[in-house]
Amino acid sequence: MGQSAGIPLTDCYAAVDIGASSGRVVVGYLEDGLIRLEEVHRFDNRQVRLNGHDCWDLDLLGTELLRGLARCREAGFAPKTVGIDTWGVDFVLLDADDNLVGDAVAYRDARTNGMYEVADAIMAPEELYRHCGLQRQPFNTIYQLLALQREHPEQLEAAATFLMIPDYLNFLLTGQKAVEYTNASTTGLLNAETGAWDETVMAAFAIPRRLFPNVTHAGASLGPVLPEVAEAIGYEPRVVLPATHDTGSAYLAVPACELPAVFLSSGTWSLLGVENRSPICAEPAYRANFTNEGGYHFRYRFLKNIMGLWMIQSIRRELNGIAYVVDEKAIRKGRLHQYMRVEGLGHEVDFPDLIKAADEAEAAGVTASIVNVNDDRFLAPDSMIEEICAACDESGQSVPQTLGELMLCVYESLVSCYRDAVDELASLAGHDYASINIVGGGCRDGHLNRRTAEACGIPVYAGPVEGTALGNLAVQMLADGVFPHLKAVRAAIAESFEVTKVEP
Ligand SMILES: C[C@H](O)[C@H](O)[C@@H](O)C(=O)CO
Repeated sequence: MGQSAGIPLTDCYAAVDIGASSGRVVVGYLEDGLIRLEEVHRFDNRQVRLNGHDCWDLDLLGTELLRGLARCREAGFAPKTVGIDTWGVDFVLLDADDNLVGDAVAYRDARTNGMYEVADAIMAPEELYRHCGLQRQPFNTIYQLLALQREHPEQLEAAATFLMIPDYLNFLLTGQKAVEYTNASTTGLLNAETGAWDETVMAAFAIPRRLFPNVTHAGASLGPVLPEVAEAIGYEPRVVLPATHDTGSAYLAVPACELPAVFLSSGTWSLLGVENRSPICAEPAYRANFTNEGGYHFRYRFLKNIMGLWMIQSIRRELNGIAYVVDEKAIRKGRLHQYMRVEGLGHEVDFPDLIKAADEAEAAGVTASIVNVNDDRFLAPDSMIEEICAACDESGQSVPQTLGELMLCVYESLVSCYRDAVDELASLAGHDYASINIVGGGCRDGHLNRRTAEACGIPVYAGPVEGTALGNLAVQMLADGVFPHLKAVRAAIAESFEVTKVEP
């Protein structure tokens, strides 16, 4: 739609939305009061094995970022502003000359094994939670930094600046170094109440405060892209900070039908929770292991990170013999899983094939075994299929023998975790919830939507699919004065996109 007599549409915005498995560039604009989206670029993200660790491929990310922004122009758009969001917790270090120090180690890498013990000897986890309000997960930035202190203290010595992944991509575009608040809140180093770096925590863990630029907020402009970037992409947008943590962007796009609503951002992770106006760092929230991630304009996402579609994505990759980490010599190398080979498909196993297998097993009356999807054993197993089967075996349940039984086990395990999390939310809040609002790619999974509604006993509202990119665009539009406040953007999102109701 962007082109009109060869003149690009400039009243538009570009969201660069990069997840652990794929990235996309989506242009958004307003037409007759409705928000329109056009995806102009998509690429597969990947990890590479470097210096003994699973790392993000920063060259790939930088190349695809520029390629995606150039594609906007080719599609007839010259966005006014660009915003980047990615997954949380991961970071890079730059030296005094702004060169990278070390690699961008990815959060599923095993380097944080044993770091709970190291951290707990310094500060009790409940005390850390009182400061930062973050769900305890092995990959939280604080544990990654402790691992780095032990393995490569010289890198911390040599470093001058800590930037998270979207901050680093913003730096490549503009030369500006800023750490954005929503993603910074996934580090375990930010004080949940004040929203500033927690110097008590940093001092206790000997993490040098000097590395951390002061926190900048969503909506701020980092200025125009560098001249060489403008030349490469064919226009000169400004870079505006969205909620750079993808979950922060996704929650902004939730239309919140039937209040009080539970939000679920469904992708590689299932991020299930509610939006609050203040953090909850008290004992019951700590015990239930809920997180208080920082949101747009001092909102807090009180949520639980649930293993999510990662398990299904891993099964699919494994069945197709696709490596997750790119390195011929890596131990964790994808292979065609003979045991559950899907015969006669004539194409690679795709998500609809997996959903169909689950549907058929359900129709055949299979009783699903249930595993704890949040067990760390499922974070980065050599074989997801074997790990699930082993967990069933160890807990004395029947071990899945067919793909259908395996898929039914994953679905049943996921939705029982959703149900527990919704129950915990209700008991912490002292009231029930009326609906679950699912955004993100996972809301296309009809099997999961139906089982979620059944397990939780409340309606599911599924959509919009492009939650994260939409939330990213929402902040850019707010920053440009297209909408007066978040409530107005959410109303426009509800008007513009299809949301499907699934009754329990
Ligand atoms: C590490 C996870 O990716 C992070 O906690 C999660 O919130 C996310 O970013 C999902 O994409």
